[in-house]
Amino acid sequence: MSFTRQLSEMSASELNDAIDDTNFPQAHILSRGRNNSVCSTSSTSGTSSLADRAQASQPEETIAAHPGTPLEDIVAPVATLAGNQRPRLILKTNGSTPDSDGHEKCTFHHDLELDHKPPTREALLPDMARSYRLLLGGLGENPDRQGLIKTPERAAKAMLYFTKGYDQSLEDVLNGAVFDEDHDEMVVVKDIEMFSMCEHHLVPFYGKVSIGYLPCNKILGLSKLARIVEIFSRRLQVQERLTKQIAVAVTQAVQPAGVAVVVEGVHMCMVMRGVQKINSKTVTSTMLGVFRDDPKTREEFLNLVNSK
Ligand SMILES: Nc1nc2c(ncn2[C@@H]2O[C@H](COP(=O)(O)OP(=O)(O)OP(=O)(O)O)[C@@H](O)[C@H]2O)c(=O)[nH]1
Ligand SMILES: [Zn+2]
Repeated sequence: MSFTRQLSEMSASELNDAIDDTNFPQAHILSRGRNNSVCSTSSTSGTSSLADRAQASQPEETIAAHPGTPLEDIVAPVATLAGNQRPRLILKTNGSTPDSDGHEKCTFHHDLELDHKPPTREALLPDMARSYRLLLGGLGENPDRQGLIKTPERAAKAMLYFTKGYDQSLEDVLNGAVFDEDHDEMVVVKDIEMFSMCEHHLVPFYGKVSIGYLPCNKILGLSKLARIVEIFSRRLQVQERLTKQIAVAVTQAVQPAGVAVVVEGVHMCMVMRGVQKINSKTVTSTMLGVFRDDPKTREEFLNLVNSK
């Protein structure tokens, strides 16, 4: 199945229903990483061999191991490729169609319709600025005092920037940087900075993302992993959904044997207000394919993520 065909076959409502917050499988609790983004590749010697991984990720076992878990409604391993022992993960579709206008009901929905590209949001600036002006009034401020005259427009532009991921589609961001390559060892890009907006309080959460995948004869331009993080972090989010969306997008881009994503976030809604736990960190992970089914592969990824 070609990449373009997969995009056109995806149903946003199907994906969103299957990967919603209530159905999300248990997140793994992990130890802390570090500050700067580092790209690593790893060989399998001494840890999980190619044969081990292939054995651990037979299609039947993968499906049977997690009956009813929603991510398997979305990604599934397909038959072994010629000359490659590892089943490749793809996004599943059931042929259902999107809404008649091709979009969900809300204007900028947060689902997994990865190719969704709304009409220009610049047109929303005047309405947003008017809302911020009302907000200033609501705070008891005088929106016409000198320092605040341009604030509604500035704030509207800033909010548009914080949510610019709604304007990006996976296909545009990838820009064709998917390369045929006979490489079947783990690729990890770690400590990718992330800034997002908590959808419950409209305040930031920020942190870092580590992504690993096991290629099946296709590799992704390295910067594209960081760009995928941008698409989904620059939206109103919860950290759990952000983690899943990144994993699903990487799956869609290169149909690897597995994808692993770990996100470590600091939520300002828990720091500046509310429980005010200034040192708390939230760690979420999504493990797909061989990373979910083979403890050695998962361990190899976590060792790379946690190494200096
Ligand atoms: N699971 C999850 N929860 C989040 C995220 N960001 C914020 N929240 C939580 O959303 C919840 C909203 O709870 P409410 O009780 O409705 O709101 P609240 O009164 O402001 O809650 P407090 O933050 O406890 O003061 C809080 O528990 C937040 O910590 C996230 O990314 N994931
Ligand atoms: Zn919040």
